[in-house]
Amino acid sequence: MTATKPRLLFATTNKGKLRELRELVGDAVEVVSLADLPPMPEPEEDADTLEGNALKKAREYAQATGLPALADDSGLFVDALGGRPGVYSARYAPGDDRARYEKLLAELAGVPDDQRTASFQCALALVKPGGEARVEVGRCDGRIGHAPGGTHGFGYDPVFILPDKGRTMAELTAEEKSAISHRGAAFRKMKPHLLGL
Ligand SMILES: O=c1nc[nH]c2c1ncn2[C@H]1C[C@H](O)[C@@H](COP(=O)(O)OP(=O)(O)OP(=O)(O)O)O1
Ligand SMILES: [Mg+2]
Repeated sequence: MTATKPRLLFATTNKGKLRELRELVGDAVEVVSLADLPPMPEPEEDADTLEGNALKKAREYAQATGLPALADDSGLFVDALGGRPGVYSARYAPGDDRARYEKLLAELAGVPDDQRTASFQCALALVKPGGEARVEVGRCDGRIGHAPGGTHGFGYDPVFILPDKGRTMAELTAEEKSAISHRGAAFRKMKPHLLGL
């Protein structure tokens, strides 16, 4: 006899996030991704906080599908840029991840190492079809390098250096990244609530 696992929609269009969330949740829940469902319009991310956008995405997808939905809104906050690109990290430059981190390196040209501090931040929102909602946040501190390094991960990982490890986030294995990442930290706070679905 196998008990029915709770079904959970990972409400993200980002394949990198989806991969990391799948590994974090393990086999405790049955994961449904947007690719398994008929296409639906992407929520507009017009809140001015990660928490606001994560909640908006989770609410809209839960309402559209009738499934409990977990959404992630995250970004890179660079101190020398007053916290930019922050909530707007996905829209910092048109094109792909590489275009965005290349623009960041160009914007930081000439900024000395001790002023290149930054943090990845993540808000995870869980919304049940009835509307009950929960948000958890996580953060990871580091420094922006001068050139990209590493091939793992996604987004700004190749230019984000972990001072304690002397490596970029893209040089870590998936397991190493999740152990220290903003997403891993938020997920570990959310996990008990996923098991209770
Ligand atoms: O672990 C990370 N490692 C590197 N970069 C990261 C990470 N986490 C977020 N980021 C960057 C990627 C993107 O430029 C922005 C998230 O934008 P965000 O709107 O939350 O995600 P998205 O539009 O790619 O997918 P979706 O909204 O469907 O979940 O921050
Ligand atoms: Mg987005």
